[in-house]
This record gives sequence, C-alpha cells and structure tokens, in this order.
Amino acid sequence: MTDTTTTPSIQEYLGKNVHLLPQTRQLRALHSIIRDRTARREDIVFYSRRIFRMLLEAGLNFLPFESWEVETPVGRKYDGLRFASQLCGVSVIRAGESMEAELREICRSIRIGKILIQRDKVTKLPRLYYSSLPNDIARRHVLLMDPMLATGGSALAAIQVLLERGVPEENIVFINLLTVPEGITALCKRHPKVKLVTSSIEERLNENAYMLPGIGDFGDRFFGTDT
Ligand SMILES: O=P(O)(O)OC[C@H]1O[C@H](OP(=O)(O)OP(=O)(O)O)[C@H](O)[C@@H]1O
Ligand SMILES: O=c1cc[nH]c(=O)[nH]1
Ligand SMILES: [Mg+2]
Repeated sequence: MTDTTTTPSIQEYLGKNVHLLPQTRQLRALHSIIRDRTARREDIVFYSRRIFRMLLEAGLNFLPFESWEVETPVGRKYDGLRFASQLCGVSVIRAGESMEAELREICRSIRIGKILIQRDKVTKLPRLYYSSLPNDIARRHVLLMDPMLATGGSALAAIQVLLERGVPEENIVFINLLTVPEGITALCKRHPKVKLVTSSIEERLNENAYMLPGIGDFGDRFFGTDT
C-alpha cells in the first residue's frame, strides 16, 4: 500500500474515481496470505475470493437505487431502497474470470460478458482477441472485473470495447484487487466517469510492468499455470 500523500496525482482521485476498501487488519491479513510466494494455490483461491466478495459488495454501492418502502412484521413502514438498473458482469479473460463465482453468489442469474485481452509478455501492450457481450449491454450497468490494474493498458482496451457497444462511461464500475498509481492515472485521465473499486494501491511497477510489492502473476497463481 503506497503512501498516497507522496503521489499527489493519485490523491485527487481517491474518494472520487477510486474507492479503496477500508485498510483493515483483516484485509491486510488476507493480503498477507495471497501475496506470500510460498502460499498454496488452494489458499490463494480461498482468500482471494473472500476479498473479491468485499470488492463486489462495495462495487454494487455505485449502482443506481430508488426509494422502496416496505412494511415490517410489526406493522411499521421502512423507508427503503432497491436497485434501479439492469446489471451485467464483464470479465477480462483470463484473470478477471476469477471473480465470476463470487459475482454469481451475490447477484443471482446475472449475465456475464467476456472480453479476451492478453498483455504482450514483451511489449506489455494489450491485444484484444475476442468479446462476447449481452446484446442489450448498452442498457446495463457493467461490473467490469479484472484483479490486476498495472499499466492500465488492458483496462483501457476493455473499456473501449464497452464504449463502442454503447455503454455510457458512467455506467462502468471496475472491480479490481490490486493497482498502482500508474494504472489509476491511466484509467482516471482517460475515463474520469468510470468508478474503480480496489483493495490496495501498490507502490509502483517494476521494469517488467509487475506491481511492487505486488502479488506476482495473479492469473498464473490463481489458475495454477505458474509451474
Ligand atoms: O494493466 P496492464 O499492464 O494491462 O496489466 C494488467 C493485465 O495483465 C494481466 O493480464 P495477462 O494478459 O498478462 O494475463 P492473464 O491471462 O493472467 O489475465 C492481468 O490479468 C490484467 O489483465
Ligand atoms: O503485477 C502484475 C501486473 C500485471 N499482471 C499481474 O498478474 N500482476
Ligand atoms: Mg489479464
């Protein structure tokens, strides 16, 4: 977790474009498990999924609500709210798919679109290979899912696909596990109406465009393709 007071460019986005989960001791303990290079894959999966649930619940808070009054069992009115928009999830294949199970746990019968983008291992540039999205996605709010936001290249490419399908920028909530100032700046400068929900802002990228202290290659570690 970077000292955000020393990166003024990030400061301006915090609490507006960027929603950082409360940095609780429990969250730090979960991060300690999944970042540990000796962690077993079953632990990486189990504890990452606990953080995904926290991120998704926080992300739902950025969707529209409308007043909805109900009557309680003791005959009193409760001045409540209910979701006021159609929703879909969109995972950035491969690592984004790691969030789909929790999304289905929280939002029953949700539609999930897919965008396959691969970050070139050498140039680190994103390559768009494929997308499969609900036909009416332009009418939906989108929970875009990718656990890693590093240079921002993949996220910008994925958002471009959504914009070209008519999704308003302000309807996109990006659900993310780990990011860095570089990724936040790239995202928020180009798409200031997109909301980013993340669990940690790392210090910076290394020369190989991996985050520091980071988590390594999340997709490989979560899906077990690192050996
Ligand atoms: O912000 P960026 O610099 O684009 O890096 C972030 C992207 O890099 C990884 O994808 P990658 O294609 O490397 O592998 P994956 O199959 O594990 O998703 C990760 O899953 C993000 O999608
Ligand atoms: O640190 C990083 C950066 C990009 N992708 C990852 O999986 N990890
Ligand atoms: Mg990826």
